[in-house]
Amino acid sequence: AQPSAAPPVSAPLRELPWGQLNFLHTTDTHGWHAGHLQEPSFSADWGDYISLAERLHEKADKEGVDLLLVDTGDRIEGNGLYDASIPRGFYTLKIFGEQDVDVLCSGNHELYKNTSSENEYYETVPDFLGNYLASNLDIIDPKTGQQRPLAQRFKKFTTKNQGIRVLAFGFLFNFRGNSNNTVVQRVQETIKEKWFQEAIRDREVDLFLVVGHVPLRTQEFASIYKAIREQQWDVTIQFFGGHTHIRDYAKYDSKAYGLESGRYMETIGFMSINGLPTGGKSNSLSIDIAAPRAARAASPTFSRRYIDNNLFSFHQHTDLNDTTFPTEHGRNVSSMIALAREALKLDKTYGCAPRDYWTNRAPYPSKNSIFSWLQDEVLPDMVLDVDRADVPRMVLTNTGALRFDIFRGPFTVDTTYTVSPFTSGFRYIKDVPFSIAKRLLQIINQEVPQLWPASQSLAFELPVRSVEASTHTVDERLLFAGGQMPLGKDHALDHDVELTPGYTTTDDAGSDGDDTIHAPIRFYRVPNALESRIGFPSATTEESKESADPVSVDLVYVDFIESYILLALKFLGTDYAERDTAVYMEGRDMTGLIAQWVQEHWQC
Ligand SMILES: Nc1ccn([C@@H]2O[C@H](COP(=O)(O)O)[C@@H](O)[C@H]2O)c(=O)n1
Repeated sequence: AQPSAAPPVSAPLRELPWGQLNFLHTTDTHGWHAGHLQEPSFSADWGDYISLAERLHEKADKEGVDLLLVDTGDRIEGNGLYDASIPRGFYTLKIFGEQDVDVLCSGNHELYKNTSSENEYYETVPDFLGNYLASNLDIIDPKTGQQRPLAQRFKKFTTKNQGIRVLAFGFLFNFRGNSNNTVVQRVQETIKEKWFQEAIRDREVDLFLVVGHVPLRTQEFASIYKAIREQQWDVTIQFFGGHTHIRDYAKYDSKAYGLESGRYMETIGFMSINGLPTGGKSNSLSIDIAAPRAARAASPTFSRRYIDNNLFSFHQHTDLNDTTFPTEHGRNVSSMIALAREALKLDKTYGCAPRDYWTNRAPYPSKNSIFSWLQDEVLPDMVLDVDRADVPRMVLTNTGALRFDIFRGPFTVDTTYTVSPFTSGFRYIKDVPFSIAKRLLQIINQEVPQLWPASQSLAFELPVRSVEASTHTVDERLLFAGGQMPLGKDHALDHDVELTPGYTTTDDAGSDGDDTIHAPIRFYRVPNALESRIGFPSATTEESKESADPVSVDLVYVDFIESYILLALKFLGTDYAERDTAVYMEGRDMTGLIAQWVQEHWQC
């Protein structure tokens, strides 16, 4: 872990359900390769994950079973370790490349900018040559101008110990927000292609492995599942998904399951399958983990675990300790991360937050909502273009622009990027009638279906993030519970200990998936967008409010949502188009505004 990371807290744990074939899964790590320095549950770093993988490989080899590592994309954008370097990703690409990942694919974030998809093409794909899969993703080669697959479309391999023949694909959901140097083919089209149709007819396969930056319960995965099942009704299929930042486990049929392993290096997913045929080895060293061999061939069994990313969990799952757990390689990568964080001055403090501000753990609006803070304090203080200073303005931003919580205490360079990693600037349309402008937010948040045909839905690009509505209310006493607690199997099962708050996931296999037994946390949904009204004439009474409304306003918005703003304006019967828009506050972006606001308002 990083030197300044919060030490992990002991907690009752569920064991890893080892099988014949085992997987470790990361997804949507978004540059959090240093781990969460302020959160004990997630404070392990990528170096610790390397040690974990190496220790579990040792165990797998000893027992003659297999272990594969999978990553399903969105490795970038969302943390100073990635976003603060020039060029972006200067350190994280190398840090990520230290892990021995068997199958990986791209997420949508790798494709927002030409530079980031070129990083994939020139660095990550070669680093993981043969393992990086791009089943429905092409790039325009910067040198030749030719469109070509970002990486190979699929791969076939045989596992080392068990001899399981695996055929793997790597997909991205039907993403449309990519820059102009990549081409994402709709999954439903890709599966009609000759290469795919031939691949799924291969009879020499024991397991289809579909990794994707795709949520588990989507048309994309449903189409791939159906296409494979049409050709092979009983071959086992294992999906690994991502994008929605949740822990999830889906059953498609008795031989097809999917796992999604959260976000931001909070979760290492563990998945195991027993009862797979081992066609790649005639006299395979088949370990009978759970069932007699004959029965295994007929019906595989599946298990999953969501490991909290901290050293307490890692030590327990490897039966090792502080001294025996870390490998030399793991330690070296932790040092690489520490040096990178130092070079980037990520711990430099801009100010100190007086309390916690939550993205989804407080209702919006409320005093603990990060969105209320942005709307009521930051934007009104900061959004002003000197050339338009006297004009009242309405500022709209997508809530997705703010990515993570602020914890009470030091607000650092790193925090700036965990909260607001994007480089989007502001644009505006001048002198929009207030009668029109005031209706926009409602339209964007209600997603009027006629306005957003399926392919253009905001829900697609601006999903409700990271939220699985919970019916539980968190016990406030437990919110900051820390310190040691008694540990033991009996305690764990009886819940006879004070539990730390954390993920309490319910999925298709029930509610015993999390490795750490936690007290539940309540998550709240937030709207797609919010609005600040700034420089409006002040009204003294309720009655005078309406007459004080301005006739027209400058309609200011973060540039990421321009196309939605223009669509919504069309829906309202206007004919505003791109030609009517212009830059507002040249050279400024949300990240910079937040950093400046914190420096000016939150002294330590
Ligand atoms: N320049 C950008 C890019 C993305 N966003 C927000 O992020 C969302 C996508 O992130 P996922 O981790 O969910 O893939 C996107 O829907 C936007 O909300 C942004 O604000 N600016």
